Amino acid sequence: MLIIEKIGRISGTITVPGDKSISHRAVMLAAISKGKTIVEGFLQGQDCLSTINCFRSMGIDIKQQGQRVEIAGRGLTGLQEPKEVLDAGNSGTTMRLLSGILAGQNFFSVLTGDQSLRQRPMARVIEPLKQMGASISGRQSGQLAPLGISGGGLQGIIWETPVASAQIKSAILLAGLYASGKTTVKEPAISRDHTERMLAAFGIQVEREGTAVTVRPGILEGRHILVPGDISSAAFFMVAAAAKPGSHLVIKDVGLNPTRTGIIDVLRQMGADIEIENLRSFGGEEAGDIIIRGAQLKGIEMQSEIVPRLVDEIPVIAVAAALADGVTYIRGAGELKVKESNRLAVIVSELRKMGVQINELPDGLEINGPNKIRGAAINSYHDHRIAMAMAVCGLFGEGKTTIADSACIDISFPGFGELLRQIAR
Ligand SMILES: O=C(O)C1=C[C@@H](OP(=O)(O)O)[C@@H](O)[C@H](O)C1
Ligand SMILES: C=C(OP(=O)(O)O)C(=O)O
Repeated sequence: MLIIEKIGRISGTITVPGDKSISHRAVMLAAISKGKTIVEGFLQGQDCLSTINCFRSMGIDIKQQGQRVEIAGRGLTGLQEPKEVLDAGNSGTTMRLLSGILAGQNFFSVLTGDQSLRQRPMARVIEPLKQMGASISGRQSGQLAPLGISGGGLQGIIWETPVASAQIKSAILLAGLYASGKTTVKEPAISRDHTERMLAAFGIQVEREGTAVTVRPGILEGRHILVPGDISSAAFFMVAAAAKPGSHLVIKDVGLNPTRTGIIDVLRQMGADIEIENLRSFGGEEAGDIIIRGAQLKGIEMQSEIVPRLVDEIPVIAVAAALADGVTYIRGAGELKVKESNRLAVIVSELRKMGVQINELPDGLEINGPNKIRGAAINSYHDHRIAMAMAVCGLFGEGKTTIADSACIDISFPGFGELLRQIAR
């Protein structure tokens, strides 16, 4: 259990663990490329460890020593039929992206996950992969895991997805590596583009036209990958520092890919004092240092178009809104209902326990601030983002806040509690 008490301010210079999305992709692409890949800055979170375990079960030699991972790629067709069920644990990214790769394999595999992941929608990736020629079945007519996949013999498609989702897009593009002809995915707005960037870095031809991306089959070559810090992890400390007057926090080497930086735009719109320094390229991705000084934030109307650029940060943005002066509206966030928990419902129930005036909207939240926060006994619902967002709220509360089942934080951010203690004054 994590116990949080009210603090005076946030101060210090830190780094956060490696980007989760990039770490997953590094292992996946390395496994199906020719030759050795070395990854540095790899996120040792449970989700990314699930990805490593799945590839080990398919015969890939992966040596992991802390943040350094060495993968002996076996080429596009080098994966072996797994003897056991592949377990994606709590990780939607592992299950959906891996489905795309498995759709291209001439063998049978079964993919499962924990109780939360077995409730998350899979038809969104299964449908296009079936249309490409894979045989896939799952519970409830192919909507839920466990999934049974017999792949091979794929043809390229043009797929228009109604949801801006990097997981859907990536699953189809990865299957496209095994398909005849070209494969195009068009989304309503651009979701995080790490797959496209990394495919290009591994030597694959990737074309972008507006919100459409096209890949053609090709050969991937192993390489060296440096993973920047995860902006989604940095976001918890950004909000804590931005909302606490007197704070001064420097977060170094954070990934600043423009498809991920919505949190910076929203906090600035709320009146936060945020500067970026040392902006540079980090192996095909932008990175830099984020400097945050505390201020009184103000409520805003967050436009739905920005949601794909900050989808995992909405729980902690709700905390910023609870502390801000005035009303905040968050819209276009219906996807939060199908994450590790129903994040809209859970944010409302847990923030209310801490005295926050908050209502659930059909696809978002309405938060009235500023609120006098009180410590409370919080349930994380085994959702790492909820656990960490509520811990940040606890820093502003009178009395003690306890986060039950806080071990789930290790899913994306091992060491969160320790780092928080280091910068809390
Ligand atoms: O592709 C990825 O690495 C991710 C995509 C997002 O999910 P969706 O694609 O479902 O929006 C995000 O919520 C998740 O944490 C990571
Ligand atoms: C939604 C998330 O991850 P995933 O979909 O990979 O489980 C997350 O990390 O907030």
